[in-house]
Amino acid sequence: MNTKTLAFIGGGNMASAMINGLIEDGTEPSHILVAEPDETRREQLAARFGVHTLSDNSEAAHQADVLILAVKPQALKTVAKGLSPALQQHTPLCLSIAAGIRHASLQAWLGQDVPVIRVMPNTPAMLGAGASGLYAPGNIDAAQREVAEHIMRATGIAVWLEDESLMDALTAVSGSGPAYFFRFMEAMETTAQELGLSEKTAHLLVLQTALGAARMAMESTAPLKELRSSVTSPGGTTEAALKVFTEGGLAQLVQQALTAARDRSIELSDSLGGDE
Ligand SMILES: NC(=O)C1=CN([C@@H]2O[C@H](COP(=O)(O)OP(=O)(O)OC[C@H]3O[C@@H](n4cnc5c(N)ncnc54)[C@H](OP(=O)(O)O)[C@@H]3O)[C@@H](O)[C@H]2O)C=CC1
Ligand SMILES: O=C(O)[C@@H]1CCC=N1
Repeated sequence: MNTKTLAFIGGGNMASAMINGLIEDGTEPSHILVAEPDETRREQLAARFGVHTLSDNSEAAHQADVLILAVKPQALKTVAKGLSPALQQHTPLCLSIAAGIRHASLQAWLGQDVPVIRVMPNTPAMLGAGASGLYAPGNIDAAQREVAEHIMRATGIAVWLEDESLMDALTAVSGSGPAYFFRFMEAMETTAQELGLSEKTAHLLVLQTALGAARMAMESTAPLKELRSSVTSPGGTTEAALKVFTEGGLAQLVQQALTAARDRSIELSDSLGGDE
């Protein structure tokens, strides 16, 4: 259980997912602050989670042991530079969850003496089923790493990357990944209805099948290929479907899609980074 005061800067989708996961894991809502400019959103967050909300980012920083930067990458430079004076007076550990914003940029914007760790979570964090990547440079000590890892492990699994450039790949795989599975499930659901199943039945069957397949993959030591093979009877129905995927270039399409996400992360770094 987390006992530090965590302050989120930005109370949007990913912050809400993390807050939900942290509270489910036992973090007291009184240990969570959210700085968010939109009043309606502040009211929603307070009502849903019982967390303290405020509109002043610097005030949140003053009260924080750990500050989690959860605004869009496009807003981060202004937000980070705005926080910098407050961080010179009181210096919490800062975690940035923004896609593509490099550590050197964060360090320059927040202040050279501020401890900063990059984290890439994903939305299943809300259920404690998240997958997070973390990157910290050499000036971050073991105790600070432990704090960051402890927070992220409260929302799921956490892996450290030694090479910051791999954050772009990790973002493409697990950060964005839930959306790919939702898209695939959407397509299955639509087709199931076209093939005559009711909306409700199609939805239920697709979701339960996705859950069952993911659980089998998690709980089995067999490689994915073997699990696939165990469903695929020679000359049967699965083989007929998989043949269509192969002939349609599924593997290449997945490769292109993940590479596009990785490249977009690099583009964000190049276009939104910079040290001024
Ligand atoms: N969504 C996801 O699955 C994931 C997102 N991320 C990263 O998380 C970050 C947030 O993404 P997401 O939650 O999807 O985006 P959202 O737009 O849902 O959340 C961002 C929040 O920040 C608020 N905000 C805007 N300006 C400020 C400011 N000056 N000070 C404080 N808060 C501000 C926004 O308010 P308003 O709407 O009023 O502008 C909004 O509520 C991004 O950097 C993204 O790369 C990382 C992993 C996964
Ligand atoms: O789409 C995005 O840019 C963010 C980062 C990973 C998931 N959502």
